[in-house]
Amino acid sequence: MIIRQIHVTPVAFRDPPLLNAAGVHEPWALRTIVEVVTDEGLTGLGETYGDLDHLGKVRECAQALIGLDIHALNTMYARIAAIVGERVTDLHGLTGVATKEKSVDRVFSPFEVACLDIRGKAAGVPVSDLLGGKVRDAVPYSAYLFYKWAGHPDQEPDRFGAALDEAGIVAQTALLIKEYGFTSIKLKGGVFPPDQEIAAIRALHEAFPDMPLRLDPNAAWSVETSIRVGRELDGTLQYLEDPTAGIAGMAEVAAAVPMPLATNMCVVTPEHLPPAIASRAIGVLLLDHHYWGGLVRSSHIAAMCDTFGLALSMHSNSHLGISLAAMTHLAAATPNLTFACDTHTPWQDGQDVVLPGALRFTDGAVPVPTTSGLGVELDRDALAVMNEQYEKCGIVARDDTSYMQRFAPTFSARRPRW
Ligand SMILES: O=C([O-])C(=O)C[C@H](O)[C@@H](O)C(=O)[O-]
Ligand SMILES: [Mg+2]
Repeated sequence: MIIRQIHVTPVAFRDPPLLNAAGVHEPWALRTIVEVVTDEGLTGLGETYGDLDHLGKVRECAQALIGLDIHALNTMYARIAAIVGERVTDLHGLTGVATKEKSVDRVFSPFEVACLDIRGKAAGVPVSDLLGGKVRDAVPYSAYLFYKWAGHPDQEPDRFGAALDEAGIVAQTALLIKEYGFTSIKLKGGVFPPDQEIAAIRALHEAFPDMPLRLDPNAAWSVETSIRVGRELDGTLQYLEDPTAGIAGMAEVAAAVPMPLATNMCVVTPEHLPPAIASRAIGVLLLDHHYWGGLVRSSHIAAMCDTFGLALSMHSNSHLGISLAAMTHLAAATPNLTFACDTHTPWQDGQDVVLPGALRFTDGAVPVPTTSGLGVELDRDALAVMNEQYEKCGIVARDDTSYMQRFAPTFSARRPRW
């Protein structure tokens, strides 16, 4: 099965003004859709970030993979590593530091996912079977709450409305649970002073007493603040995610707070695992196949977490249905997935590049597709529309901070902030 063509298409879709420690989401979120086509006419799909530097590397690497067998993933990885060269950084910094290896893993990921999609189609089995077989029929996701403005400043309010205090956050949760049936909740913090976010967690605990809760301020707090908040939230959180920056800081906090710490910021590439495990900095790793080198490499990391007693959940960024399908297959075939995964799906609000029907939420979980490959099919009309949106939207890299500073010129994304 020889790769004959690879199509790389950047897309943009509408994104609400979601607040985080880096600033606020711009009106358009970017992704890149990768289609790998074989000599036998099979097509596989992958999805990755849309930032221009990354897109450039994906395009360059696509050229270098023509003629390769889709099973030759080690050769594919080596070719990509030779091209990526330097590390590619994000402007928002919400997924930790960039390293050379992480940059290679990020570029490799959509090609690997597309090759697994093809292998599944050729063998007539779902991708979860290629990852060891599913151990659950549906993958639970959490309600991912964000403080948000009612709408983008120059636009009409969106249907989610404002969420700038406890009442707004509780109302947002009720809406997401009503529409998706979620059974656990994550609040994106690092937006308001910690006492306000403590109040929001308490309000959620009171309104939804049976729901596991998590809070993620994306390292907006100092070690001291993290310890104070962690202690004040004793008994309310399933885990506290990235309260502070770096493995050393997280280890100090972990030793002093009652709940486990989770991360998608201080452990983001294999070389971070040994020091984090040795210093007991984290109890939960949030896997993300988009920067852990695709699905098979993520499975290996999951096995390592099992060996070293780390619990597992999954991180997400704004994404479309190809990513949701890939995450669902990986989570389905990961026996030690401990907690419901994150997803931004509700915020994409029905926009997608895949045809409807393959993925749905039932009681907060996505039933694992049982058809061959990823189980999703590209909607070519939607792809064309979203590519046109990309061309017109004027955004080439996610920059939550500059967008926030247009409306709040003194805003600083400096961390720790509190
Ligand atoms: O868990 C996380 O850190 C994230 O989900 C990172 C994302 O970029 C999130 O902060 C967002 O969408 O603003
Ligand atoms: Mg996080």
